Amino acid sequence: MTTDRLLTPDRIPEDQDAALRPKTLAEFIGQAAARDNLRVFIEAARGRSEALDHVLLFGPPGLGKTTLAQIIAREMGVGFRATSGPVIAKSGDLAALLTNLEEGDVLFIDEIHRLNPVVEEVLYPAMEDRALDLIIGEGPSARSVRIDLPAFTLIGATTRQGLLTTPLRDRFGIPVRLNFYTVEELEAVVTRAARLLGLGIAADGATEIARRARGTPRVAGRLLRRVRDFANVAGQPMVDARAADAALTRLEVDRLGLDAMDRRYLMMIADIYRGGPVGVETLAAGLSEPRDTIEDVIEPYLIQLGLIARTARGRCLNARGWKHLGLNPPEGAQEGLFDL
Ligand SMILES: Nc1ncnc2c1ncn2[C@@H]1O[C@H](COP(=O)(O)OP(=O)(O)OP(=O)(O)O)[C@@H](O)[C@H]1O
Repeated sequence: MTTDRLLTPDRIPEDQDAALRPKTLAEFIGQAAARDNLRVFIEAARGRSEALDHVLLFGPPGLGKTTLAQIIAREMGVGFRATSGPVIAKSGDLAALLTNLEEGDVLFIDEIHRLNPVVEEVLYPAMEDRALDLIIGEGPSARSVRIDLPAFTLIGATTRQGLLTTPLRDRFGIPVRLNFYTVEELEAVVTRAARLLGLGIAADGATEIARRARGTPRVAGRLLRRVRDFANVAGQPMVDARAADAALTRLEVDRLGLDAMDRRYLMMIADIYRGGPVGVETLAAGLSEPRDTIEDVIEPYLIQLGLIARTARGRCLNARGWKHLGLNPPEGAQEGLFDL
């Protein structure tokens, strides 16, 4: 296991621990605005005995989009089917999924921005009119047949709302943005997960993990598991701040929650491009990482911390970014936006 892998919000099998997933809106920690709005929309739809309007969940990976989609289905008291954009290769695959839905069901499409455009066309009438337009036959004898679908709720998930085509985005009645979690919210996530894992954790231990979890519950859960490994092997019954700090330092997760890849990214802008601006493609090539990983995984958190800025001319290191690297910013380096 590398440290890069430890902090990536990409899903790995141990994250799928169903026991840890909150099952109701009340159990879901943080995202208060999203939660409160969803509670109203769910109650209203249930009151009218209708399917919930289509929901688009967007935000960086690991913030609980899949978890929230499952909760919505459960709170609506309907079935849940999950798939993802790249998996639906042909319109026929989507047609099969849609025709197998029961009245009111939730169809969850993760990475919905990666749908093939031909498949996406099939989705429009399905979302708008709850109908499928199928072409039967070929050439001059081809004809279109319309099949009615049960009332269903499509829940799409994507890392950035802007990745969707406008016609698709416009068909979601309920857009929900998920934001990075605060340290207090992540403390609650860590404490809850520790309780479910049967691990003793002191309040300062939970704070230490929360502070270094990149605002992301999935990362918090993963750090907690690794800290638990160190505590188990050391025979410590209780994880406190010292134990958490020692474990996370060994894993090269620094006090802001940055890992080796984040530091390489910052160092590249500082060292080679004298603080920027530098284009994302250049950084992606230099780091041998796909551009998507840079934009969806690495940068959002560094921007949130005020270490870098995304400008029209490229990425720049803020004064705070220089400081975090232990370097002096050159004259005129951008000021960060947030106080740490
Ligand atoms: N708001 C939350 N409150 C409590 N626990 C949470 C919350 N969000 C996520 N978790 C916990 O974090 C774990 C990892 O999150 P998970 O990987 O399920 O996120 P996700 O829903 O797949 O994220 P996304 O779909 O946004 O990438 C979950 O199993 C759950 O235990």
